[in-house]
Amino acid sequence: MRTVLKNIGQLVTWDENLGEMVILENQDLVIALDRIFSIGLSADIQDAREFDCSNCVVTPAFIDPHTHPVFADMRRKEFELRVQGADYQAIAAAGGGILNSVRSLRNMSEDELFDRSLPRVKKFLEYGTATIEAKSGYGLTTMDELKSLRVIRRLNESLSLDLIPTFLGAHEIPDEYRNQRDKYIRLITDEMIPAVAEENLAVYCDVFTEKTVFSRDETEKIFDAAQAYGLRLRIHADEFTAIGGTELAVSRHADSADHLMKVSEEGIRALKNSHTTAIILPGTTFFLGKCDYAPARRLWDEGVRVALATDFNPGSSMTQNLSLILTLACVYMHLSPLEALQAVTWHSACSLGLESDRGILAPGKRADIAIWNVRDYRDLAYWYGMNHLKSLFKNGVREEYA
Ligand SMILES: N=CN[C@@H](CCC(=O)O)C(=O)O
Ligand SMILES: [Zn+2]
Repeated sequence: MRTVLKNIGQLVTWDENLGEMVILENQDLVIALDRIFSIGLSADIQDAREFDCSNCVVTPAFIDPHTHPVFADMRRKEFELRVQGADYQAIAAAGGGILNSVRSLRNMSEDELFDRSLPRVKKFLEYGTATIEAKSGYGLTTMDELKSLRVIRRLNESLSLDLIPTFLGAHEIPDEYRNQRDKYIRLITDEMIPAVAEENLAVYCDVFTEKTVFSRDETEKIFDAAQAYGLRLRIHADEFTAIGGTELAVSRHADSADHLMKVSEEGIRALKNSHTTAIILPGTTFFLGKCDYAPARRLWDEGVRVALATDFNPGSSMTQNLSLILTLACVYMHLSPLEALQAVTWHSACSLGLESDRGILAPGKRADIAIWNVRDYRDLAYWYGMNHLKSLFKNGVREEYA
């Protein structure tokens, strides 16, 4: 049986043929199985399930291209310290931060980690997101990284949400290798990556390339191994210091360079006309109480493909709400509401190699569709801090809990 989304007030999507975002009014969208069948003014279809969308905005379901959803415990204490003035990197240098999450995850069984992560990732669906990229990176031993990636696989199998898995063994140097960095890098290249590939547990390999974490040269070594084992590349680049992570991403044909709060002129130049999407995380800048938002407006104007993500994680961005990220991108980075929507649909699909399948509302595309309880698409950013989701269709099926 087909489903018809009737009388859509505003349908907002990237139009591949026109090469621009379009806002269509008073349309019907027909779903057949897990695909969009047609968009237009449909004649009445016999035996179709109808869903009234008058006075609603309909968009492609959101795609969140940067998340860290598999962790054991919250880090509320660090949040409290930060609001009293402690610095995020100082907390990390004192053994907190990522290493705090590493300690708690190592003490948790795979089953318990799965049980903790499940309600967290369900929340993405409740906020209109149907696909997320999901990183490991709080294990930092072969066993604990595999455990995290197996949890991501089980979450993917248990929910309609699609999780695209990323191996992030290079998220931090664990305590036991603090004085033997080379040894840890060899563990990643010679043991972790082959094991991840053997079980086919990840699509991507990511590295936190930062002055206090992994250098450019170390990142290159990890990328060499990742590519040899068929993993595609993403990178945490130029978040706190510009050490050339963005340029490296482009030269290695990475699908994304993420953060970019401190991206250099060379980095911006490299991104232009490149394959690499700039993934901007304004929620992180906001939540860390910083003011140096990444230059998303400039990047966009220079012709760089800009996507937006929550960076959901227990330390630097504790939210699954991409609508809030739209607001931050508009207010602090001066993207227009329409550009911001393009960034969490079409551009994020491109950053994950999913552009032929989703991120757009057009016949033949996957029926991942968000229906919002607002009359104007701008309200998704303007009427902020809210969850305006009315319904989510994932693979053509209406989610029960949305
Ligand atoms: N910057 C590095 N990694 C995460 C933070 C992880 C954490 O604090 O737990 C990020 O993307 O913000
Ligand atoms: Zn991250």
